[in-house]
Amino acid sequence: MTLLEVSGVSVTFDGFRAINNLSIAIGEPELRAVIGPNGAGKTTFMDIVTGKTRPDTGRVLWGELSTDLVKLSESQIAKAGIGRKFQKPTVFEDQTVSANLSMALKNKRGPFAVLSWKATAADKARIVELAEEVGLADRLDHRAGDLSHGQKQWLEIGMLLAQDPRLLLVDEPAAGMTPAEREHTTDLLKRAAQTRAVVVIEHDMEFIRRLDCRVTVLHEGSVLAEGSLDHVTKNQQVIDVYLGR
Ligand SMILES: Nc1ncnc2c1ncn2[C@@H]1O[C@H](COP(=O)(O)OP(=O)(O)OP(=O)(O)O)[C@@H](O)[C@H]1O
Repeated sequence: MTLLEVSGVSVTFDGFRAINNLSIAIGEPELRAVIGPNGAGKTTFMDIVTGKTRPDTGRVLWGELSTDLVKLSESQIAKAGIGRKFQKPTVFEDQTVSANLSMALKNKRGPFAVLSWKATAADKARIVELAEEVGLADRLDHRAGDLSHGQKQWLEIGMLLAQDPRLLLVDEPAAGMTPAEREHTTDLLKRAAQTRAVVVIEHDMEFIRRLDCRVTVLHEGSVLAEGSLDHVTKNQQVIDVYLGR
């Protein structure tokens, strides 16, 4: 099933067309990588999906009812089931891993639940499950601030998963990670994408190869090529504008 359908979207910043008649469809479940040269519009694409940037034209259709996200606020879009992981981890450094995950579960219930919230046995089990899912089961009582850069990224992914998004947008997860952390991160994203849509922006080709998924190449705000990594890396235009540089 198509979960997200970006259709004919354009955005102009001060006369510069950053996104140019862009159309992309993402299935559920699906893992998709988005690559392309600097300034191709990758981040702006995510900004449009999350409602941070409003397109000048085009539609962003979501879910069974084909709701146009362009008409919703950022918080309505988040509530509809779209989670976003930015490049820098934003975990609560002074809190434990467990407390961070617990706060993310609370958030899911909305502002009133936060006031009266007590961790039920089910919540505690869910926290352990999330920690296992992202590979931090043996770090539950550690301060988040004491984690490695990669571990903080996993914690934040765990916090996003706590909110059960149908679509998870992830911006350059491999940046600053060790090779072992990268490997763990690809495994984690592949697992997360078994039951939901996950879209990953990344420059690291080795990382993309490990993701082993459909790849969309953006260039000048449009889709230049799409398909398997082998397919798009053979495309002469892709080589000219991105790989060959
Ligand atoms: N708020 C803004 N105001 C003006 N120009 C912008 C704004 N946001 C993005 N741009 C421009 O739009 C183009 C696309 O930017 P975007 O950040 O989406 O590219 P990208 O593919 O994510 O690049 P990178 O790989 O460097 O992160 C760039 O030329 C950028 O300078």
